[in-house]
Amino acid sequence: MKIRIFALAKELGMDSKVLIDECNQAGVKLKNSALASITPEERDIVIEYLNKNKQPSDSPSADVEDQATLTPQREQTKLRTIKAMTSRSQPSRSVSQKSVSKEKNTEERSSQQEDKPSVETHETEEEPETAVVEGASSELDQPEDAQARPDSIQRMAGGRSSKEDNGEGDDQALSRDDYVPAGGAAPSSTIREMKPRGSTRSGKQQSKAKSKSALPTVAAPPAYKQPVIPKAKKKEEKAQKPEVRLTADILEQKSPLAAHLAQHTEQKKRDKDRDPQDEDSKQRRGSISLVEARKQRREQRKEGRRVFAPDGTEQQETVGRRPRRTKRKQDSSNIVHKTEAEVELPITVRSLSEAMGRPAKAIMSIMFKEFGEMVTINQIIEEETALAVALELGVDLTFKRQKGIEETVNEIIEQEDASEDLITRPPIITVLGHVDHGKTTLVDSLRNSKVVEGEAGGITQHIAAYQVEHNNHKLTFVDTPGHAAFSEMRSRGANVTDMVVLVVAADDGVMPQTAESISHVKASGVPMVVAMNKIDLPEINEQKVLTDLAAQDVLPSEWGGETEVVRVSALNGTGLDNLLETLLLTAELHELKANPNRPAVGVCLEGFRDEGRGSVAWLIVQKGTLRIGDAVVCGKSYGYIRAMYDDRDQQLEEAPPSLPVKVTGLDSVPGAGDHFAVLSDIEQARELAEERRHEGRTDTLARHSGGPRTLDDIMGSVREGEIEDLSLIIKADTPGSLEAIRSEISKFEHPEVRVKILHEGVGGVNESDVYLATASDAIIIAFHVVAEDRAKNLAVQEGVEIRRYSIIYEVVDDIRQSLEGLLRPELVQEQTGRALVLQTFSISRFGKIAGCRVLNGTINRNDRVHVIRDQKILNQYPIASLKREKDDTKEVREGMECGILLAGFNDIKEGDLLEAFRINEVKRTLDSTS
Ligand SMILES: Nc1nc2c(ncn2[C@@H]2O[C@H](COP(=O)(O)OP(=O)(O)OP(=O)(O)O)[C@@H](O)[C@H]2O)c(=O)[nH]1
Repeated sequence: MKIRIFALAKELGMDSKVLIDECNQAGVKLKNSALASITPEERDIVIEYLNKNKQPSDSPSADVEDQATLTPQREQTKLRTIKAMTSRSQPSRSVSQKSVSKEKNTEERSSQQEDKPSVETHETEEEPETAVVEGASSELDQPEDAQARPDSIQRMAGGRSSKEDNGEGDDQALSRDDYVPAGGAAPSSTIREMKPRGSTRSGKQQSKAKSKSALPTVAAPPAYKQPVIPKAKKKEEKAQKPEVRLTADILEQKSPLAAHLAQHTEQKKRDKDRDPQDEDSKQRRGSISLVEARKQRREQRKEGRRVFAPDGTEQQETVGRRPRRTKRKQDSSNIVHKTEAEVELPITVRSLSEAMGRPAKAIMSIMFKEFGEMVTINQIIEEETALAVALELGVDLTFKRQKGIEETVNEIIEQEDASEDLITRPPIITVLGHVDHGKTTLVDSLRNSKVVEGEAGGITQHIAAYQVEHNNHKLTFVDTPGHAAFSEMRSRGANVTDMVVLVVAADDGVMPQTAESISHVKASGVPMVVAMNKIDLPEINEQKVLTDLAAQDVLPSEWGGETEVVRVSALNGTGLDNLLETLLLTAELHELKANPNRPAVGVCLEGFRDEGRGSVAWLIVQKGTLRIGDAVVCGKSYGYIRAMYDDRDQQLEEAPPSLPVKVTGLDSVPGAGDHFAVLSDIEQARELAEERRHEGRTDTLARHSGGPRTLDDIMGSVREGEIEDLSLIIKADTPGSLEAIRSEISKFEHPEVRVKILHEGVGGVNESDVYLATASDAIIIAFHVVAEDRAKNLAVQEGVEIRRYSIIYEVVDDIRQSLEGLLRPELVQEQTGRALVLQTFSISRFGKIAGCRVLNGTINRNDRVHVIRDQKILNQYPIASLKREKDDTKEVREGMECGILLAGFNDIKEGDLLEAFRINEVKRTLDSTS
């Protein structure tokens, strides 16, 4: 029966592999497998071999030597733990750790074993369980204890004989711990003591137990390396990869940073390659004194500094000192001294300097000397100041203003059309007159509609417009709530009216409002036709009406005047055709034309909010054609024209010139008198409307352009020659006062100026007077009367001056002064000095300079000069530059020499005579006619 090697190994307490080796050495050839089997005979041979070779000797050291020869040195040869062990606790780490040398240890141990063998046996029996655990642990953790082997071999060798001798049975089995590998005990330093947790055994006890061990001395085991168990890594979050995107510039090192880095690296390289002297000095720097360091620096400076050209190449700077920040010298060769310049608003010292080609310093110096103002180069200066400075420097300065949308729109509105584009358009007629004289009834009769019945209280509440047709000609009528509204519209520049129908009730004659209306019409300068209404009434007085009209300086044509008076009955429709005919004739006479083929412009007559349609505006087209979908700005409103209706609420697609239409689509309700214009871009319209809203303006054109409102203004504005008429509205307490004032004023006669009385009346100053004054740039004279509150407020609002007087001579004096102020001052030339040109110098940048001697008087910088050659005056020129030696001067006196540069004249010659003069303005009086 075959015996398996593993069974035999188990029986012998050996490792199967060890047993196989032993078998092979004993001459029993086996496969290197624990499953190999041998015969019982072979087993006996092996056991005999083992017994023979493992015969216990008296000398432990001899045992060790034998053992070393018996088995080759092997690592990690394991022996299985077999039941109870006799000396399993003997291997002591503490002892082995302390071991100095293998032999020494084994000697000690063997001597101890010899001394106290019984104690050891006794102790191991006391702790059988612990020993098993220890053995099991050691099997798992590490190779067999080095000291276990001698014991097991001893027992194995003693095999059966020891059993027989001691009388102990097979239960005294060997343990794995008893095995010592062939190489001997493992180095103590690498063996870890294994003990259960909470073990109460102290190291002392262990060493004590060890000292009692009777183990034989064995050869030192081969070096054993404790296997390093890699520590379980803490679970960390995966590191984020930074997102780095390299641009093409970076890759190509084109970026400024890359360039800088490249330069820096290059410089570093150079520094490295620098001559060793530098390095020495660097090393020495720490130790040298400050004085020495300064000396070195100076020397280095003398030698020259290393500088880098923009391309990165090194250059040797020849200048010893670090260049100081010097003031940038202007390249004077580029400066052109102009005599005429244009500067954009707002003006700064810099922009003025650049525009005139003069140094900013010169401007600042003039500002300081002339105005006592210290200004900086970027400071904004006023137009007047700039003009004064320019005058001082001999420059004719003009201002360039930037165009805003407002100006662009105004240009569109005011744009004149070519005569060939113009076609005849219907006249726009405004109906004026005293209350209840029948204006609305007349318009109503003309358009055959009963508008009158719908009015609240029978009084016209708002402006509305209608178009009527007569003999294939269209006429547009605008019904106004009165002449004040008419003037108000006019004062806002919304003068849409081509002619006026003045309604005078034949039974009533000219009433105060009729007179006011006449004044307004006269002031507006539009033609007027009188409709003598209510001729159907029995108690009418036509002659009285004509007389009243004549008294108002409205002379009827039947009395040889220019005003047509047409008799009508608005109620019955009598004379209406005649009236329409007269109006058409008048329109024809005035050739009313417009270009329909252009973006529409016109005026808003009225605006209101309709519940269904939103904001609705009554617009009247003056030029062009308004179409649905047009982008419109109207005052502060804007929008696309969504729908269009005529006066009968009929939808329209387009509105030609003079057609009044109701439109929808504007974002808000525009005001009466607001101009509208069609723009190509709704954004432009929106921008302009919002700009107006922001600035609180309605429409620049809607406001009057700002003529003089006060007598002082008139006097101030005289020099510009804008006004030649002094418009007055005179209100007095009595007709006598009016008469007296009129008589005094009429005495002022002058071919250049005159007094124009727009309106005169008895009573306080009312709103109508203010509107008239606003529309006509007139002054209101209130003699012994006051202004109504509303009129006073309106006057303040509109900037109209109401002058109150109680003495008639004061009125006359003020009017005289104002008239004299209107007279343009007389310009008188005053000769200041004469200079002879001795020599001329041509300087390319400036021109020809005349070197002169002043013969008499003085030559001033601001003078103009007559150039006289061969006793003939060539022309007159302003002085561009006046110098004494090399310095600019304001004045050169008789006998002195100077350099004169004339603006606009470069042909000065030696021998020319320069006659300097200044122009003085002499105020004129009404008595002077020159
Ligand atoms: N007999 C007669 N009465 C007329 C005539 N025209 C108007 N009336 C009447 O005069 C009154 C006033 O007429 P309106 O047309 O309202 O007068 P208005 O000038 O428009 O008045 P306001 O709107 O307040 O400015 C009405 O009662 C009309 O009927 C006319 O030709 N003959």
